[in-house]
Amino acid sequence: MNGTVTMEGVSKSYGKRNVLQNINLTINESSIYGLIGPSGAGKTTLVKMIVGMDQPDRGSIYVLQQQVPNLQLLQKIGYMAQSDALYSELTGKENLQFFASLFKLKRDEMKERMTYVANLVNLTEELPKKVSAYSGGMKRRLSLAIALIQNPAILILDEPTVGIDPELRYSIWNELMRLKREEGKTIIVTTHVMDEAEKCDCIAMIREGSIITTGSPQALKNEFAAGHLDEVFLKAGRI
Ligand SMILES: Nc1ncnc2c1ncn2[C@@H]1O[C@H](COP(=O)(O)OP(=O)(O)OP(=O)(O)O)[C@@H](O)[C@H]1O
Repeated sequence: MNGTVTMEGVSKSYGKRNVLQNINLTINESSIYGLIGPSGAGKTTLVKMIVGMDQPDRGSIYVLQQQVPNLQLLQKIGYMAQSDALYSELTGKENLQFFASLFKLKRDEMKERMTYVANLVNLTEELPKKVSAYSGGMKRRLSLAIALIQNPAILILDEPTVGIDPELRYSIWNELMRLKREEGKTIIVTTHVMDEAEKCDCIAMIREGSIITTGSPQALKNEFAAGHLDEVFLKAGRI
């Protein structure tokens, strides 16, 4: 069992609906792994199971060689959900402080991390404001800052750049690539934006709860003789 995250034969149903079917994947350390697929494909369900928020009906999940769920893993995983889980009556700073306090950070480290994450998402000026006064994009940025607060080894981001303007999206992606390269982070991103998929080291294309193909963007384009990942998705889905 190699890899930072491994899924073996994972299936999940809600009632009669099979949401994930026999998912097998290995996500390597210090890489950006994209889960790509249309709305309803099962991406959120998949990442929630890696975080330990939901359990598979069948199969096993390992994170850092430990079987999920495991409370000790929570310190090592930063999770940004699709819908923002923020306290709207608190300020941005108070939200950051609250989430930071859930982790074992020393006082100086907490301060340092708060400055770093706020700066990263370009929210430093807005931190004294109540979250109820934030725009949708600002809430996404604060959620991303919170996912990074405890300096986790693994970062799981569910549609991180929805509602974020192109300039900030660009700088967030640059930072994700730096975190991988210089700090060895493992980053898992869900998206349906193919331009973002292009930036991943490896992607899994998911359709109706199954992985239809995996590989690096370039290898997939070669394999399917496709100019663009959209075309790969269409061709892989026909097999
Ligand atoms: N708790 C739940 N109870 C019942 N059905 C669920 C639940 N969570 C997800 N589903 C269903 O599972 C399927 C996959 O949902 P999921 O949110 O994982 O997809 P997704 O690929 O993340 O889509 P999106 O990009 O729109 O978020 C959908 O049909 C959804 O309605």
